[in-house]
Amino acid sequence: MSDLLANLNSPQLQAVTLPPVHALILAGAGSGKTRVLTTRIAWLISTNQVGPHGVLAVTFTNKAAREMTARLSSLVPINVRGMWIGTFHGLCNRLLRAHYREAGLPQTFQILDSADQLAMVKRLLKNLNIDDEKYPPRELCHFINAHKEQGVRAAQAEVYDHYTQKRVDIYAEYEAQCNREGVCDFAELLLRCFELLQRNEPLRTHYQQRFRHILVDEFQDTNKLQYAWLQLLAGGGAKVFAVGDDDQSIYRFRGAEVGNMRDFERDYCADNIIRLEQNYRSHGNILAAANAIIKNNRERLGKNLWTDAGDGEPIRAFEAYSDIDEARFIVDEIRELVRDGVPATQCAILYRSNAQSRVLEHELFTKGVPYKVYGGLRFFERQEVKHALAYLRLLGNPDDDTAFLRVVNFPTRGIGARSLENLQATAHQMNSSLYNAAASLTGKAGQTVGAFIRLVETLRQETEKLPLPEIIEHVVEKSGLAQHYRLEKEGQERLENLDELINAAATFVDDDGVVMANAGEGGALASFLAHASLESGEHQAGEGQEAVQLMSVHAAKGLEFDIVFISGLEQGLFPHENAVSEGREGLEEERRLMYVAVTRARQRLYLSCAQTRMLHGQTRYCTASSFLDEIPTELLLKLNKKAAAAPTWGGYTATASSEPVAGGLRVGQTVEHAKFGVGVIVSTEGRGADARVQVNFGGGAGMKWLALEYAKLTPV
Ligand SMILES: Nc1ncnc2c1ncn2[C@@H]1O[C@H](COP(=O)(O)OP(=O)(O)OP(=O)(O)O)[C@@H](O)[C@H]1O
Ligand SMILES: [Mg+2]
Repeated sequence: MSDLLANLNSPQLQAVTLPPVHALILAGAGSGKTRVLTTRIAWLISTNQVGPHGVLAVTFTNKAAREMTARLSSLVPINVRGMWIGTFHGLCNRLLRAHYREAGLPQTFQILDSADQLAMVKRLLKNLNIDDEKYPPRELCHFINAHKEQGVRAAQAEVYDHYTQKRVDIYAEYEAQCNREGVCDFAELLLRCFELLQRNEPLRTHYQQRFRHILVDEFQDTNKLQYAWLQLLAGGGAKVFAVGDDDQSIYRFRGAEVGNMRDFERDYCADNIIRLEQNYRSHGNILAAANAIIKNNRERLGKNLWTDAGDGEPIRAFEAYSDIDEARFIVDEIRELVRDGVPATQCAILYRSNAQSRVLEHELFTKGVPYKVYGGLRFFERQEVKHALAYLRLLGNPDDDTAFLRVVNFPTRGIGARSLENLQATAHQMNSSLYNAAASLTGKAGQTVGAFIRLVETLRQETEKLPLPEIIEHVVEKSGLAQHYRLEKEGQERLENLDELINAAATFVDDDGVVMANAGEGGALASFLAHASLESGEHQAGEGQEAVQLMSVHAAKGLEFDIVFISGLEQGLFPHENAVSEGREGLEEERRLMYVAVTRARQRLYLSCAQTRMLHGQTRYCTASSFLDEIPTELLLKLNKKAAAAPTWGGYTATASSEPVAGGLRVGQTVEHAKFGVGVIVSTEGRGADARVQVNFGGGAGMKWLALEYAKLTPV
């Protein structure tokens, strides 16, 4: 026990060993909040104040939940599997699975991810003959989710004009459709769980009595519904231990309310507010940069962070010519670090927007550096994996229209768009699922769709008694998916991913620690599918391998790495233009995000930006982020200060940093083109006959991508 409490400073010790009371730990990044929370669970259990059964802990990501569970099992000799530690979504999913009937859901209910949700909204608009330009589907998804996150159903939504009325009508249709199909979107998991507990007294009492201690990490980012959910569960006298940092509140756009911290003090009469001020994570220069950035925000509860770790290294800043050049720089640095003995897993590349990962991934892949992407296009979101999952979903629940439409004609079975439109109209009239409506189709459509239905029925019968991995293998083969990708020119990787899906199923263990692979029952499939929807990429190929970590700044919250690269520090990207257009509040949120990013680093921090960037199919010309100016220059080491003739930008001067592509040309080189005149190469792509260069010809011709083979550039 004394071991457990060793290495805690005095406010940390105080927090960990508080008697059973409500408490709020308000403290800055890296001050040990998560450590305190985990240690408190261990302390409560090892002093017999509560059993593992009586603890509910909410973390922010699945990765964090796993880390917490691992840490806990090293602290106390208990079986941590089966403990209720997870994200809000994960915990609600678990509760709904256990009580699906009471929640009005089919046993095998599926989870719609955001892409599925968007597809469903589009489909609804079409069925209802609503103009999707007037009612953009993405906005509708946002509208629906925002309402759910406030705990508001369509029937209770406030209507103040005709336009809103229409949107609320669509929301209502969407709810009805989800119920018909037996599917839940992410926000629904929470809302439905909340309503279930609210409505069902015996169930509520059961959980209220069960959970004696509720602990919440990253409390600053809870939204109104999550707050209410916690309050409901704590209603039977449980003690709530919340930890958070107002400076790291980065989910305002999803309805998170920092005000929850103030409400908490009021609602729980929490007299125990403990502040932690010593930072144990980062070296002094990194912390000084973080403090310098965040102090520009006005709306703060105010905290001071200090460290006794020493200044450490300066912060490295690099300005690249292009996104490709930036990626090359980052990957070269990482290769050198790894050569020097830094574990690849201790190197993280962070970006503001998931779209940035493509170029980075490409460079890592080309140079043979193993990497792992968290968030963004996750393993389970890849096309081929989603196709396979859709077949599996149909086995469990034929009414799942989203899954139906995904694979009814994939691989192609000669089912045309017209037939599907007919089918959708019929289903709409009959108020039934597409699967059920298929029986009433006639003619050719009836035949082709009928064959598909028979295929699904056969698959269901054939796999009924099989263990999970074999179900998947069978479905991948017999559905024609495998053959389809075998014939595809670049199908190899997709086939590998399908194999990986089977592997994932073979090693799949559910929340209660049951190895599901051999449980030949419908439950195994359903819980595997739920896992696939909630999982954020941890099962990518190469599990357990040393790999560079790639993720958005949002996904990095709560994590730490020895070496951190923050890429794309450009005006409009980070701070993001959408947020900036909202005025000061938007900018302050971006600044908190920057604060989160900077404080992930333990020893070394790299900040980089590019002069040009391809984003969403367009080349953007960028200026350096204003956040760079907020860092005192004495903390910075500018890595490309020395060069002479290259263009300057935001106080930086660039050098030619990369290897020649072809014909001895390299980034930074001045060249002449017969038509466009003299320019500077800003980035390159491809090799040999495919090599392309991007040249800045200045005011006249501007920026141009040229194929080297044809463009005939002469070095000058
Ligand atoms: N008293 C301590 N002595 C030594 N190391 C500590 C101490 N407290 C925390 N640490 C270490 O400092 C690092 C940061 O701790 P932790 O992740 O708990 O901080 P946090 O406040 O949760 O940060 P964030 O705000 O980023 O979530 C961890 O590596 C942790 O093990
Ligand atoms: Mg933390």
